[in-house]
Amino acid sequence: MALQSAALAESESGAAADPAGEATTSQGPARVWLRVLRAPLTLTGVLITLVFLFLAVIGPWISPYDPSAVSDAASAAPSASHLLGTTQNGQDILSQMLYGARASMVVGLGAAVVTTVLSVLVGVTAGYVGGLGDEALSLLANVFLVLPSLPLTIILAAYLPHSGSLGIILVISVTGWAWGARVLRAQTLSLRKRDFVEAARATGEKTWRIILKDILPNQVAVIAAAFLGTVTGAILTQASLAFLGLTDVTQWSWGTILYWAQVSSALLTGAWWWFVPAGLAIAVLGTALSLVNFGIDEFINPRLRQAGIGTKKAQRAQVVKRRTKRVKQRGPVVARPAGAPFTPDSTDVILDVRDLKVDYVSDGSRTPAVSDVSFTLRRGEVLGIAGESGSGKSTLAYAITRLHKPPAEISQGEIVYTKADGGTVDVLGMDEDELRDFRWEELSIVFQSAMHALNPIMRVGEQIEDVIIAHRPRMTRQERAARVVELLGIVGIPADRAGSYPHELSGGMRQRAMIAVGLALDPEIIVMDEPTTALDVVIQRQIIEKIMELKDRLGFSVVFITHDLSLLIELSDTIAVMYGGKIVETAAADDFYRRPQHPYSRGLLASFPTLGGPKRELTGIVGSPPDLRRLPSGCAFRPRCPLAFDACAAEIPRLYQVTGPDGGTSRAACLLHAEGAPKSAAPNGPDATDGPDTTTTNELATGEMR
Ligand SMILES: Nc1ncnc2c1ncn2[C@@H]1O[C@H](COP(=O)(O)OP(=O)(O)OP(=O)(O)O)[C@@H](O)[C@H]1O
Repeated sequence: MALQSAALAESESGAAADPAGEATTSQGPARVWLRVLRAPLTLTGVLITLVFLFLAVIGPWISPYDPSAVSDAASAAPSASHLLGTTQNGQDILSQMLYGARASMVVGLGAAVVTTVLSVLVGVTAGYVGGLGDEALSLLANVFLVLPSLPLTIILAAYLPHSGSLGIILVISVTGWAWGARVLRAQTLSLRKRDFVEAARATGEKTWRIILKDILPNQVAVIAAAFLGTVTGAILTQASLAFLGLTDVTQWSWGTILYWAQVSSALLTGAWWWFVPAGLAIAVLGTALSLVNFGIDEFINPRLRQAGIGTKKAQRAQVVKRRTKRVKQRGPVVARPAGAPFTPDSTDVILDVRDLKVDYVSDGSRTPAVSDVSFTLRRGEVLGIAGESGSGKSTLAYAITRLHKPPAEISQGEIVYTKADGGTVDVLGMDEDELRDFRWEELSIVFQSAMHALNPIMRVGEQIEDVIIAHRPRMTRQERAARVVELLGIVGIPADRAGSYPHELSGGMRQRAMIAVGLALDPEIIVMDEPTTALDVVIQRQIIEKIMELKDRLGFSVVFITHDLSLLIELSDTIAVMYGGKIVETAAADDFYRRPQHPYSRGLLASFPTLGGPKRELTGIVGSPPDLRRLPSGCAFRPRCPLAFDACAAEIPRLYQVTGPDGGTSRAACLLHAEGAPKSAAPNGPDATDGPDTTTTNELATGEMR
């Protein structure tokens, strides 16, 4: 299932995963920190770290005693006069802890700063400059990596016993920078090939600006993780060296406290108060820094934050409100024979979507990406979904396949799938196992980015077989191999290509291979979200023709999304037009083309060249799609609509049924079709065969309104 999960992950993101997640650099630093701190665990980590930092700063001033001063109260357990007890010589352990906090923090932070600076300088420079510079710096890092760091640390520390904190910082930094440098080099190598870095280079930006603005912000999570990890590591290393007597044991640190406890046999004499506080301080500070680290990581990489939600919680988050699960047997339905042409009067509904609402929920606000969407898909039908970018088409596709991920949330609606035997299934009520069977067996998905979803190190045939193994475990190896050959043949890939790796195939072949994966289990529905956008028009047409030929042969239904309206009209039986998250018009493709009933549909059609007939001017639609978070009152299309009138600001139009002169019916969400609409502005069409007329006439000539 490597392929499937890769395909899903890819489709979710719509892009290859970032090496370091997506740095959310567009937000102000104050907001960034507020969001980081909002996570309770991160906040706990930050608070604990701040307490330790505060104690490190003020420790020597609030220390009740001189930490080295001896007294008569030898080996005293914690009491009111010595809150953490005393050592064998009567020294106050609380005072030693407070002085030690400063020394340990100085070593931790100092080593982290020096190590991180060295790692960033070497790693980013090597990765970005490449060539000889990279080779020299990589060699240097590799030499330091193969040096055994523990003995080296011990030897260096032994030679610098009285150099104090600075010596320890140098020892830790010299032995620890190479790992970070290697990771950052690899990240930089990957980032420098990314389009946004190439674009910055093409615009002539200076190298140092590209590194500071484009490379480093995308590595913040890695750098932060390395920094905080080094703080903890340095405090532990310092404690270990001190414990072994390899540092100046007269300088108070948590490590020297442990050293003196050990040489005085505190463990044997039961003087637990001598070593427990220092050990606890190191453990608690390490945990706190790790919590901060996780918080930064999750914030910097929003995908990680979503992935961090447990499966059950994620499921709850994805479908927050659904009706009672409904699985009822409708009585036997005579399955539509494969290859039988779809007829517009068909009532054999396979997918029934009712009042679907999908919101993106973030920072307490909701973006209603899909609102009150209802449609039916019939067996063998091709439903084309049209609309400008941002109108909610992909969100709808993800929601009906239940592939949407937080922050997307289905807050209302019902999706009912009717099986070939007539039984109906509530798609929103399915659990993970049911979904797993539903997807690919009943409904498969081909997304825009699917052609990048093939695993580069697996042969294409193996990847198709993977899906079969997961869903048909009883199939023998020979049966699977035969099925792979059959599938490749169906999509027009020669059988001997089963042994090819994805990079050995053209883009069109890779996309066909993904379609073969989609067909592997004979699904009843295929959802295609811009499946050929990345391909040139010739290959695009070949693939689309293949899909349509297969549809006619195998009898599946298709939900097809593309920006290419001409293609959509040509291929679809029915068109649904989305605007501002709603369906604003549905009609048979031919009716839609000849008599668009919504002013938006007319605008869309006027933006495309006609399929035939005389040349005409492409007018397009003025203005931009609405911000879904701040939709205008009434009809969302009103600000751009040349036919808007007063009532459009007050009422959100429902879908009105409109019957054309030849009896064809459309449904349009426009008040011009409501009773009492002004006759001065009518969205009529010419009912001509030469494509839509974009002019406005003064009569509602297109059909009667109901
Ligand atoms: N992860 C997200 N978080 C918040 N809002 C999102 C997210 N993904 C999409 N949106 C918003 O949801 C709306 C619908 O987006 P969607 O991708 O479904 O539109 P679309 O019609 O498929 O666009 P396109 O044709 O460009 O793919 C847009 O306003 C978009 O900004």
